[in-house]
Amino acid sequence: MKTHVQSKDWGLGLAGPLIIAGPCSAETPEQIEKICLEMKAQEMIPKVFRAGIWKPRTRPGSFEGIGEEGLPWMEIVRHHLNIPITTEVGNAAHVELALKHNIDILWVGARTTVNPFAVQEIAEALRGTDIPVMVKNPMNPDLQLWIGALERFHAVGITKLAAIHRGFSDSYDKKFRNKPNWSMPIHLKREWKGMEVVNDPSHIVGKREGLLETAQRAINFGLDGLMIETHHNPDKAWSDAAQQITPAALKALLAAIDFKETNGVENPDERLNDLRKAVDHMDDQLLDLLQERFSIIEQIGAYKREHNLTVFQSDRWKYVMDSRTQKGIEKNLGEKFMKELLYCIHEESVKRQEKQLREASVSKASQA
Ligand SMILES: C=C(O[C@@H]1C=C(C(=O)O)C=C[C@H]1O)C(=O)O
Repeated sequence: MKTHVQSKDWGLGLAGPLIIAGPCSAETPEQIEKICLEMKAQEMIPKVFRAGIWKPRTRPGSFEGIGEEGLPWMEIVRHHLNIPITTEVGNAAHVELALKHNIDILWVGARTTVNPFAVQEIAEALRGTDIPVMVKNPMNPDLQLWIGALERFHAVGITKLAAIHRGFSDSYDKKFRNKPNWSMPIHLKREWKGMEVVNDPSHIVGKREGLLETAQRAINFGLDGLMIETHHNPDKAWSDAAQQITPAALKALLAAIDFKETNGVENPDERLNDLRKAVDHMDDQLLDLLQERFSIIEQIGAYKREHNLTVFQSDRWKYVMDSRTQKGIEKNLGEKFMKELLYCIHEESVKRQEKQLREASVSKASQA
């Protein structure tokens, strides 16, 4: 297991849910100051201040970030709020400048995470430093690519690591700017134990309405913090105006969230223990039933081999799918869940039968 350092031990005074807020882009020193003063006035000081300096935009012509000129403005944040600052880096030159201006935490954006060459270049530029790095998920829901990017930083000695779930590009989805995929951070946390995942509802939702719902879901799923774009005058923001909120709105949003205990229960009481024992028992029964089903599937496989039938039988499969899905819906199991479950079982069935056919043809060939 790869060892890494969690945010509470980054030496930046971070504890509890990682609340990161600040504008999409640094625009002017006045803008940075106004946001800081408004955060102060609202008593809404985040744990970390974010500000985009370099902005990867879909098409040229829109504001692509103020660039190097904006880095000294981060002193304004230090002066007023005295909290760590994070910005996005997309190449080695960005890294060099961010380090020169004492940025505390770097993040890698979704458009960079997709490209192993770019991630490697950034990682090489960080070799020998121990600055914390947060890696946003790639644009496409590819868990290995996300983990791979974290591994590239780990391999050059960056141990202070976290991930950010900002949703996935889906041009068919109308509800979200970037559709959330809640199983992805859970799989990431399962594969890399203790990896914190911050949620970025601003980029998931793409507008102000619905931020709370998405942020609450992230907390319910056990994510470790929130990165929310905050601007003193969101409508006038130079980038992502539709999704930014005021410090006052951020305060209200955070107050409305029901934060959960992510660390689980240290000493579960009798009630939870009994319920979990019941689940253990049922899972055993489910596994026994699955084992039995696959043993019958293999008997059908043997029959197919004797009668020269193909493994996949579309009429039978359609009947199995439709009848079980209907029954599942009646039992309140949900159509999507039923379909995914049945696809998964069917895939295993046909794999097993195909293996039987393959083995039969190998033994036939060796007898010939
Ligand atoms: C078991 C069979 O083989 C395949 C697997 C099925 C299943 O898992 O239920 C259904 C149809 C076939 O595609 C069969 O033909 O009955």
